[in-house]
Amino acid sequence: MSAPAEHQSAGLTGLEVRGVSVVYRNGNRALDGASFSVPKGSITALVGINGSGKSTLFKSLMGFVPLADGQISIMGMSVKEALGRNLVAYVPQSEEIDWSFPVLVEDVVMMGRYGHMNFLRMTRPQDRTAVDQSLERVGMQAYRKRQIGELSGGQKKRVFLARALAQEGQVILLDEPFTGVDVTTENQIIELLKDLRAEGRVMLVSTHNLGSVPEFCDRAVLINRSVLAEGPTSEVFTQRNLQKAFGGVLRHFVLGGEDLHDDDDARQVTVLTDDERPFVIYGEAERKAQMQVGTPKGDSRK
Ligand SMILES: Nc1ncnc2c1ncn2[C@@H]1O[C@H](COP(=O)(O)OP(=O)(O)OP(=O)(O)O)[C@@H](O)[C@H]1O
Repeated sequence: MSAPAEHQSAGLTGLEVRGVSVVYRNGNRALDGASFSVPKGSITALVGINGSGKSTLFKSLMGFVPLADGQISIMGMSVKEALGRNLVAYVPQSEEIDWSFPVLVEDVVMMGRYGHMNFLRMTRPQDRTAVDQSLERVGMQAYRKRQIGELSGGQKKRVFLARALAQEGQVILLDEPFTGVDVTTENQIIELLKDLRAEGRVMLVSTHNLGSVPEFCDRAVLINRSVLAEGPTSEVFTQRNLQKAFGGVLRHFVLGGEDLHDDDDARQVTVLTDDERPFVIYGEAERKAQMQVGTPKGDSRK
């Protein structure tokens, strides 16, 4: 385990995942020698097909599953130590939550404070202040007395983000934060994540919204059991890499020639999507000239 002095010298690395393998009890090797790093003050997209190991990676960062091999360091500490210091906050996939459980919005956010309380969980003024400020920050103050199950998909996401803020997590893991969320809420969440990045926090965001990634993620990790590519989004998010990560799952449309131009302009529009917001590339074939964020056909979200 790292000594406190080493935390200071850990410098700019937020997450360091080295050769991590996870084998489930049924023998399924969900991660196989995965390695990547995420600097502090950055937003990293975690992108891959269904079953590629994204949730398993989150579980290993949360200490929920044991590593068969490899090491993880979080802000220069072991997973256990980082969790013990409340540094890691998790915003789960909506499907993982039992929405029929009767609990008020403000109580969900207060759960983020549990790690800061003593074992009797008596709330102190600073806990209530943290809850107020977090709800304010995600624009959900007006809903604090509502049952969580009575909110829309986007509002629920914002409440869980508020819980992560109340926890004062320095590393925020977001599992599919845009699924079931309208474009306005998605933009609000992206703005909040950018503010958190400016504060030096680390965010790892799994998403199928390929088109949004270049918009707000400075880095990307493409995964399929092991890491296929990692680094700055501008270098990683290429047609070749995305096809490697998604194989036949990716829908691929190319518009060019007289479908697009009334002269002999050689540039094409390439649209890559795994059915959420598509990733659009405009330029000559095999040469990435310009990347744009596309608008989905009829905004077809899951
Ligand atoms: N508890 C478990 N026991 C055995 N195998 C599991 C378990 N959980 C997940 N797996 C398997 O491990 C692999 C990775 O699953 P994981 O949930 O990490 O994928 P994912 O990338 O998050 O997928 P999705 O995009 O669908 O959420 C899959 O083959 C899955 O079937």
